[in-house]
Amino acid sequence: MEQTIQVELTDVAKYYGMRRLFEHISINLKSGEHLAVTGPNGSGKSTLLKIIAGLVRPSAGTVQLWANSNRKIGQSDRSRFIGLISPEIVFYSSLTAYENIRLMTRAAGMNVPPEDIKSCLQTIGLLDRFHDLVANYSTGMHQRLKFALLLALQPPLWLLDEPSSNLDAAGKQLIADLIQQALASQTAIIMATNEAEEANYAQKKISLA
Ligand SMILES: Nc1ncnc2c1ncn2[C@@H]1O[C@H](COP(=O)(O)OP(=O)(O)OP(=O)(O)O)[C@@H](O)[C@H]1O
Repeated sequence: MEQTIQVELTDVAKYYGMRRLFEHISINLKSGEHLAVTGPNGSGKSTLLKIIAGLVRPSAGTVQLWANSNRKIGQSDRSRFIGLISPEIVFYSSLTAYENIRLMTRAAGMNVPPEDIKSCLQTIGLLDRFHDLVANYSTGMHQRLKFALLLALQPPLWLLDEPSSNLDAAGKQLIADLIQQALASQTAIIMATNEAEEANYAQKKISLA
């Protein structure tokens, strides 16, 4: 991965009407670092990830991203640097896993060779099903496919919202291993999780009340 990234949140707050989700959130995270965001259901973990991704506006505070230490990443450019895994991401059910990855990488302006797409599907344990329609995938297979897409896109910042949801024990271990490998190759990772075990292996933690 050529790009390094730095994420800087300063005094970020989010309100929905009169409801305060969180305030005074400040984060500084660099390539190779791993932050876990914990908190009870409804505390705003997904919302915070969406704010970092530029999909939701903060009520106060700023989110800044820097590439290679000195180039500020503009809002319109952010999607090239960020890979978001979330329950809201859906695939085209009438396409195969392979076709979905090919379509989505092309939409991101990338031309990933077919062997590389298959290699991502193999890493995530879906190679033997890559010609199946996604309509016939289980929920755990959908979750694995999101990681195959992330591996194909190789963004320098991963935003993972409940990355282990719907995964069996082997799937959870696979994701834990992928996260460690990504950190070792200088990916920055911010993960929202309710699972204490998952949060434990992050170097940095913030908890939303
Ligand atoms: N667009 C919106 N308008 C109003 N309220 C919203 C909106 N989006 C989210 N909320 C509310 O914000 C709160 C936080 O939601 P969010 O999904 O960020 O929490 P979470 O910590 O990720 O929860 P969970 O652990 O259940 O996934 C919830 O009460 C939710 O209903």
